[in-house]
Amino acid sequence: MVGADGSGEPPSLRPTGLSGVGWSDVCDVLQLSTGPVARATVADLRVSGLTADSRLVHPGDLYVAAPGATVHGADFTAEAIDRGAVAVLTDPAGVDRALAGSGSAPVAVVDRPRALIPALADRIYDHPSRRLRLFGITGTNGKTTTAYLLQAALRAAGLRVGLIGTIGFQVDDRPLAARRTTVTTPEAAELHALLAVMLEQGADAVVMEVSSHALALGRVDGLRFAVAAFTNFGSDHLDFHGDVGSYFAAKASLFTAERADGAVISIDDARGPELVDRSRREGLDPVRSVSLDGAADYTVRLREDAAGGRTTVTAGTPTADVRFALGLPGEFNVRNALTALAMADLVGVDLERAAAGLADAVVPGRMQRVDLGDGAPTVFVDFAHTPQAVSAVLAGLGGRRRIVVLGCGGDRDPEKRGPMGAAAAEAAELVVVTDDNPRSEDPVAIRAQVLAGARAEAGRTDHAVQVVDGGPRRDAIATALAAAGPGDVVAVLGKGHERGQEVAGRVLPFADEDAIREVWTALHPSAVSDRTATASDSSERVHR
Ligand SMILES: CC(=O)N[C@H]1[C@@H](OP(=O)(O)OP(=O)(O)OC[C@H]2O[C@@H](n3ccc(=O)[nH]c3=O)[C@H](O)[C@@H]2O)O[C@H](CO)[C@@H](O)[C@@H]1O[C@H](C)C(=O)N[C@@H](C)C(=O)N[C@H](CCC(=O)O)C(=O)O
Ligand SMILES: Nc1ncnc2c1ncn2[C@@H]1O[C@H](COP(=O)(O)OP(=O)(O)OP(=O)(O)O)[C@@H](O)[C@H]1O
Ligand SMILES: N[C@H](CCC[C@H](N)C(=O)O)C(=O)O
Repeated sequence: MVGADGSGEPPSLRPTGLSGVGWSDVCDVLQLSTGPVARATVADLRVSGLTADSRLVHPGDLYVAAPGATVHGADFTAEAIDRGAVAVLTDPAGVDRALAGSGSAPVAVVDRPRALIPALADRIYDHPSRRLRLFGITGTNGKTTTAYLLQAALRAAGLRVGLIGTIGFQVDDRPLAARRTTVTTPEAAELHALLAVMLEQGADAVVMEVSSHALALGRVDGLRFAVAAFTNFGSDHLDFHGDVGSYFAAKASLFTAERADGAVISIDDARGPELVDRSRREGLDPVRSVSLDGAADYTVRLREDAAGGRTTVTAGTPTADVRFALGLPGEFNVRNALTALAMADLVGVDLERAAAGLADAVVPGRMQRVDLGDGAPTVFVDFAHTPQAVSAVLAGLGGRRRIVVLGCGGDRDPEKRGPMGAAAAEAAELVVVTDDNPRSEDPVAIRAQVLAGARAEAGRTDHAVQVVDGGPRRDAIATALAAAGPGDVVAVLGKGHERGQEVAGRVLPFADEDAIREVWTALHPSAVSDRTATASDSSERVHR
């Protein structure tokens, strides 16, 4: 199938084995008698899917023409019909425009069409969420990592596991082809279709990242999670939520007895204990706590660090101690692993088997080592894009000298820019400020905000810090690598797994890992040719 953008990938994933529902079923969910349906030739009408995005319509769909923050979906009715939509659902404000574009398709009108999408999708796709064990993970940082760890644990315990999150969709290790947006948690219509696809592919469980946007915009409404988990809370997304209280309230809304059968909450975060209390008041039971160093249901009794960032952990659980190995470096990843282990434990899988699965879990673009060979500095790519994440990554990184390359995304929370610069300066000896995804903003102006935070902190630290404006990303990486000697650590932060850089509405190809290798080759051509003679393909080891 050719995607809406002309690419070879499907615009969104759909189950293949379902026959859809009749119009009377749709009206049932809408609680319409078939009443306000315009031009109704509906007797034989079957609806096989739905979407609120005209660009994602499949033939046989109900197109939900709903208002958004910038435009009204009714403006795209004709496009939806051209792609094969067989019916339209809109609100009173959209009805004239929907009728103008709908041809002979029926148009139903309700006050809040978007709010009905979860119930419609559940019916049209034959209630997929009821037949899957759902695990939802929220928090400012750590959702993707914890999701990968939990997936690995559940698979080791014998389950077939779907994964939905920032990096993409997969069942077990197999990626499901779908044109991706930047969205972490898909819209409700696409999400239910995806669950139905995963069910068709044999999944027993689905591990899902649940963003605060998803909670605020109702993308996970109608789903019931076997376990909901909270990793931490930090500075992000205030551009969308407005203030810290609303941002936290969005995350906390996952922790109710209606949405989840149980919860796992990290109490190392200042907001954790508050969320534990709040969840209990909401009637959630059980609520289990995780902490690296406090009294908690899941904690670390013994931690043994080995070379290369590997760790062996003896974890205390409510029933017995469990020992596991972890390949992901960083103390925060021990916490992520403990959270994943607690989530698996809550549904009663074999804990020893689940724990064994954590050992080889890798997450693309998170604490990912880029091996440049003997004598080179230790180089990491990581997705840290909040002040807390920058601090967490740099804490305990070691090295003779720490060099950080980082910037901040445009059209995203400007409040975090200075603090991210400061977090880098607090822990590093050289901070090279650069561009992330400038999007519609002026990259020089974003860099100035990051630089101001870094320079202010550099004036306060008790160690010497050099802060430089590294310019565009490739140049900044070159500055960092040219300055790095053997024994130094270079952390390139913010873009992790991303393979493009969004500048002024265009996504240009850019991957940190590739740029690092190319720049290193240019700086040290002889070292690299020596290395290719002895190592077959280092990138294979990095990606696994
Ligand atoms: C703030 C936010 O989440 N906005 C989402 C919202 O946009 P909107 O309300 O502005 O919609 P709009 O552009 O006015 O369009 C109105 C309606 O017309 C439809 N439309 C619009 C254009 C068109 O050609 N055809 C069409 O049908 C839209 O699908 C929509 O239903 O509805 C759109 C359609 O569903 C989403 O694409 C859009 O997410 C955009 C892609 C986005 O960037 N979201 C990010 C910020 C996001 O959700 N991030 C979170 C957090 C990640 C993290 O934790 O770091 C995530 O879960 O990824
Ligand atoms: N538990 C944690 N505490 C603090 N920082 C963390 C934690 N886990 C991961 N990080 C840092 O945050 C970065 C992003 O991690 P991850 O992708 O797992 O989070 P996320 O919540 O999925 O982020 P996003 O929502 O933006 O996709 C990591 O690269 C790491 O730097
Ligand atoms: N899901 C996050 C990712 C940010 C990654 C960073 N590279 C940036 O572009 O700011 C967001 O959309 O805010």
